[in-house]
Amino acid sequence: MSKVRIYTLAKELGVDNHKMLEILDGLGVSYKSVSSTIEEDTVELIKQIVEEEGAAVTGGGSEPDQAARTEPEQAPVEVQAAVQSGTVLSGTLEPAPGQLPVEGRATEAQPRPSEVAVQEVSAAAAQEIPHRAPVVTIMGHVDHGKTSLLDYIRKTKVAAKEAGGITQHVGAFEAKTSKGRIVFIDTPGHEAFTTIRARGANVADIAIIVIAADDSLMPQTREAIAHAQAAKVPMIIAINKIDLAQADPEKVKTDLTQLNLVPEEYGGDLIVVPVSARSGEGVEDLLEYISLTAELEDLRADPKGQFSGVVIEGKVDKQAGVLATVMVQEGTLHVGDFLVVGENYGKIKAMTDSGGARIKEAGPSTPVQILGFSDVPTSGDKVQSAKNEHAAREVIAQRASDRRDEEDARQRRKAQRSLEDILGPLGQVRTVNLILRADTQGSVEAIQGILARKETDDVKLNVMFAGIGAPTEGDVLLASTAEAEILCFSVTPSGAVTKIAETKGVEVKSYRIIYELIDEVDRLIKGNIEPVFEEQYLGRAEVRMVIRHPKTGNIAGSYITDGSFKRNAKAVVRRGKEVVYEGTVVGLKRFKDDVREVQQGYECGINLDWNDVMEGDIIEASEMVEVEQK
Ligand SMILES: Nc1nc2c(ncn2[C@@H]2O[C@H](COP(=O)(O)OP(=O)(O)OP(=O)(O)O)[C@@H](O)[C@H]2O)c(=O)[nH]1
Repeated sequence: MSKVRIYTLAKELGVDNHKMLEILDGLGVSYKSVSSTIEEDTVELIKQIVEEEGAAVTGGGSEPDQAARTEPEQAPVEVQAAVQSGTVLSGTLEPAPGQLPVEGRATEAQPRPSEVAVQEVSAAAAQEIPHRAPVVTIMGHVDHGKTSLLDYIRKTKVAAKEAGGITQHVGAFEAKTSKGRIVFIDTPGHEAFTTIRARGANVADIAIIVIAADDSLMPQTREAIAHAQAAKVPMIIAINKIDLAQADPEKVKTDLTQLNLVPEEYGGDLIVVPVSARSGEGVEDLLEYISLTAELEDLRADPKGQFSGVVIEGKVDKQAGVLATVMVQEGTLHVGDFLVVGENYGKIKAMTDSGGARIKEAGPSTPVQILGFSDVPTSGDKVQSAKNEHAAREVIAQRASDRRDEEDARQRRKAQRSLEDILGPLGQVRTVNLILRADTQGSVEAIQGILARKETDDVKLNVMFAGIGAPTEGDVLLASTAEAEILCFSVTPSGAVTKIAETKGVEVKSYRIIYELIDEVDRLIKGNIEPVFEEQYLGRAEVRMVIRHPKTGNIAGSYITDGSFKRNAKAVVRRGKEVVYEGTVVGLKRFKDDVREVQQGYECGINLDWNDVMEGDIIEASEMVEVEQK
């Protein structure tokens, strides 16, 4: 009995994939994606339904092709009987009573109410927000053929620029396929993808993971997969270099199952397409799968809506000045528009499409190169439009003020993190995200084996990625977006990676003994990470005179008799045996200068933001110090 893929059947019958899935849902047939296969019985039934619906809705106007019309023996009545008895149809078909209103189908002259509803809803949706082209990123291990694949697609699917000359690299290009436009991000590697994501933007709708058929899964393949999974972007696997004699696509598929990624032909839902970037074999299939996936994702954007976009690449051109490639995500860009990026703005002086042609406007899913920014924007920066220059400036002023507030708030939070901040709302299942790095596959597996037994009902351990070798910048970016901690065994991050981790606030911890690493995991599981602060004595000062200050109030002119005083330290004021005030050192002055700290033996002005300080008072300073926990 031969099986047929859903999308192949849809194509054959001339209906779109969504419609096909609706029919399958109506029949109660389970499937994973449009590339899942269906049994021959079901195929016959669907052909019947499509044929009848065509007749019912259009009065026979919609003509399915030959295959759909040449089944005279498959009379509707027989089909009904078969479905209702449940005896003839096998495999994945589970007729759900009530979901299958086949009665009277053969003689129906009008569409059923449910059909009308479906048609109306989709018509309304299409009217409201139109579909947009998918944006695809290609990731994979070094030398597996990302660039070659992109080059092949560019060469065969991008119309040559009329004016001639070499098209500049702008970080993205648009391919025209029989199924419509597909936009490829061609900034090499997954760095672009993760950098963009690390800045809070998601630009890719679909990730193609390229795996060389002669090399199978390699460390960066696993990384790329982890990134796509973390971004919840659908993945398509392109097994490349199938033209090579030593190519072993089956091994790649088996290796994928070890990552719990099960290719469709093994019963899973992972789309795997064998290709050769050299000969072009399979590339059409790959493009078709991209369109299918995009169709299922139902990607839409409103060209009339408020503009928003993301910077793909920015650079300085010696002649033109600052050039930025921006992906339009919503709305439409026009030459002359004011754009705001971060705390900068610019006016679009000129715009070119990815083929280098001058354009005046650009709608959703269009990468455009923009001339008009004064500073080079960073990839991943979000771009918005403003009505005019004044509005652009206002947005920037607001952003600068928000950023300062956020910085202040972060400082304050650091000082007073509560248990709930760290653990999340109590009583809920908490997930500890981890990225593991170790020197050998054996160590990785050993650690994962131990961790698998550590999960509790309240705490889930999620190893987002486990790899061999030192942690990379990509790991840090993944950790920063997913709030994960990077744990290393017998490997250490390079200086550059440590630096990025510091700026991103990502913890990278290295261990030489597995059980020390496991202890850290235990600590994370217990959530025993709230900092413990201890009050530590700083110093003592004697108030020798009270200085009246018109603005700040009374200042205690003091002499430091012991230790030191620091700005922001806690202060206790004693008068004889009595404590007369407790507060904070809000300011410290040496002569006219504000200072952070004053040592024993020096005179200084101490501002306690308290006006009743008196000569002879003793001020004691202390500070809260975070203590390391065992
Ligand atoms: N035989 C064969 N060779 C290929 C194929 N695709 C790529 N190659 C070769 O594999 C090598 C690496 O290809 P690239 O396209 O540079 O690989 P990449 O993944 O972009 O590599 P990086 O940019 O370095 O990460 C080159 O020598 C290509 O010619 C293919 O389908 N068949």
